[in-house]
Amino acid sequence: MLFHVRMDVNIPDDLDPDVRADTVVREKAYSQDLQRSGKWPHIWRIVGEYSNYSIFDVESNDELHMLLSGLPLFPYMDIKVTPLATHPSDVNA
Ligand SMILES: O=C(O)C[C@H]1C=CC(=O)O1
Repeated sequence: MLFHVRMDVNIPDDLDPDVRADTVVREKAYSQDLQRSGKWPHIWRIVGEYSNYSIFDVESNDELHMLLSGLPLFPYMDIKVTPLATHPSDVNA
């Protein structure tokens, strides 16, 4: 199942700088592990924003929720999920 996910990151200004740095490092490792596994095949930065557009390829809504809620930055994110279906005009489908 494919999902389009928008993540907007809003880290509080008063978060301890060491906690912030550690969380961002852990976020990168978590994200890259999922990318290598094939569960998170695409990620793009949204120009001018601390946000990304991503594609997830998972087995279920529950799996996606588990993966997203495990993001180290999850407490500081607004996340919008859009389920994707095959377009009838897609020449690659
Ligand atoms: O920077 C972001 O967009 C937030 C998050 C998603 C992957 C990652 O490494 O950080």
